[in-house]
Amino acid sequence: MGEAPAISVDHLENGHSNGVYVKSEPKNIEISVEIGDRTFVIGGNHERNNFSIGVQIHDKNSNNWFSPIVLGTGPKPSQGYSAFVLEQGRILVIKKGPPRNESIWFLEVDSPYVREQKKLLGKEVVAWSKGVRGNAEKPIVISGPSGVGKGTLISMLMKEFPSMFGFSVSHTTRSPRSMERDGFHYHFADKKVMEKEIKDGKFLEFASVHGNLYGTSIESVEMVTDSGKRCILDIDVQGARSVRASSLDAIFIFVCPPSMKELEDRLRARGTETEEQIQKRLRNAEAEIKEGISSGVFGLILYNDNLEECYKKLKKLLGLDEVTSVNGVEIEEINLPTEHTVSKMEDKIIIQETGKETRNKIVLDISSLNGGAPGRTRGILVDAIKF
Ligand SMILES: Nc1ncnc2c1ncn2[C@@H]1O[C@H](COP(=O)(O)OP(=O)(O)OP(=O)(O)O)[C@@H](O)[C@H]1O
Ligand SMILES: Nc1nc2c(ncn2[C@@H]2O[C@H](COP(=O)(O)O)[C@@H](O)[C@H]2O)c(=O)[nH]1
Repeated sequence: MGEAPAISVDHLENGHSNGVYVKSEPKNIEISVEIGDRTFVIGGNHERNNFSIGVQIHDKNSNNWFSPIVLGTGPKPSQGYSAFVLEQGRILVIKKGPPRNESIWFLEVDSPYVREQKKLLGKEVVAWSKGVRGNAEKPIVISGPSGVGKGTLISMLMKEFPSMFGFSVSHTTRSPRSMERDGFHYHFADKKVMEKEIKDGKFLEFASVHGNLYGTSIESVEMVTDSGKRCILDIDVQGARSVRASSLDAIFIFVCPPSMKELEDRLRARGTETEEQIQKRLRNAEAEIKEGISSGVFGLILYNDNLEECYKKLKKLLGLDEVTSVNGVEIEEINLPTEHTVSKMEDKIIIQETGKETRNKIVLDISSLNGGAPGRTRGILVDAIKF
C-alpha cells in the first residue's frame, strides 16, 4: 500500500488534537474530512437514524451541500470520531466509546464498489463497511438446482461441525413450508419491505427464483462470520454470480444431480411443492445446470448421486476429511482508548491514548486489508503497546 492522499480534518468547534475533532454536545458530534474539492461531514446533526450516523457532502466548486445515498450499516452515534483518508477512496473512521468491538469503520467514498453503485443509481453514493480483525476462512457458496440435495449436505456439515460452520439465513417472499421456522430456515419477508431494504443497500445479493424474491442480507453473513464461524450460503446461480462480483471473497461449489429423472424423483419425494411448482423448478433446473457447469462462476462441481459419497467429497474439498472436531476461537476484544490522537505511519495507524499518565498505544496494521462495502473490511492486525 503506498502513501495516503492529503487529509485535512477541520476543527469546527472546540477541541482537536492531531486529526481528532470532538464537539461538546454529544448529539452534535461530527467530523469533517476534506478530499480534493469535497468535504465529507460524518455524524453530527445529519444523523441518518438512531442506528447509523449520517453523511453530508459539501462541494467547494458549486458551494452546495448534499446528502448522498448511504449504503450499508454504519457506526451508531457516538461520543466522537477520528478519521483518516486511506487509498482507494476510503476514509478510516474510528468511533470513540463502547462497544469496543465496533470501533473501526470504513466509509467508502470513491472505491470501485461505490463507483459502480453511482453508475447504477445515477446518484451520489457512499458506503459503510465495518472493520474486522484478522481473516476468517472464506465463506462457502453452494448452488445447484432445486431438489439436488444442497440443504441436505449443508445440514450434514453443520451437524458434524457445529462450531465451525454457520448458515447464512436468507430472506424470501415465498410462504413458509409446514416445518419451516422464521429466522431459522429463512427470514420470511414482505415483498415491499424486502425491496426497500434491497434499495437501502442491506443485501449482498438477491434474485427472483422460481417466481419469488430471495436474498442474502449483509447482516446474515456477518452474524455468522462475527461469531468466528465459516459462513455457508445456499443460493441460486444468479445469486452466486452476484456474490462473485461483490467484495465477499468466497469459494463457489455447484451441486449437480445424477440425472433429470432423479432430480424429479427427489423433488416429488420431498413433497413440499405443488405439481405446478415442481414443473417450474424442473424447467429452471436445465438452465441452472448449464450455467452452473459452464459459466466459470463455480470453481468446484460435485455430483450428488450417492449421498454419503457426495458428502465425503464435499468434506475433502473443504479439507475436512481428517477432522473430527473443531472448537470456535474467540478473538480478543480491541480496547481502543476513548481519549486518543491518531496518526499514520506508512501502513500503520497509531492510536495514542491521551489525557492520563499513560503513553499506551494501539497500532492498526492496515497493509493487508481486504473485502469492503457492502459488509466488512477484514485483515486489520492489532497490536497493543503498553508503557
Ligand atoms: N443423494 C441423494 N440421494 C437421494 N435423495 C437425496 C439425496 N440428496 C438429497 N436427497 C433428498 O432429496 C430431497 C431434496 O433435497 P434438499 O431439500 O436437500 O434439496 P435442495 O437442493 O436443498 O433443494 P432446494 O433448492 O429446493 O432447497 C430431500 O428429500 C433429500 O432427502
Ligand atoms: N439468490 C438467492 N437464492 C436463494 C437464496 N436462498 C435460497 N435460494 C435459492 O432458492 C432456491 C429455492 O429455495 P427453496 O427453499 O424455495 O426450495 C434454491 O435453489 C436456493 O438455493 C438467497 O438468499 N439468494
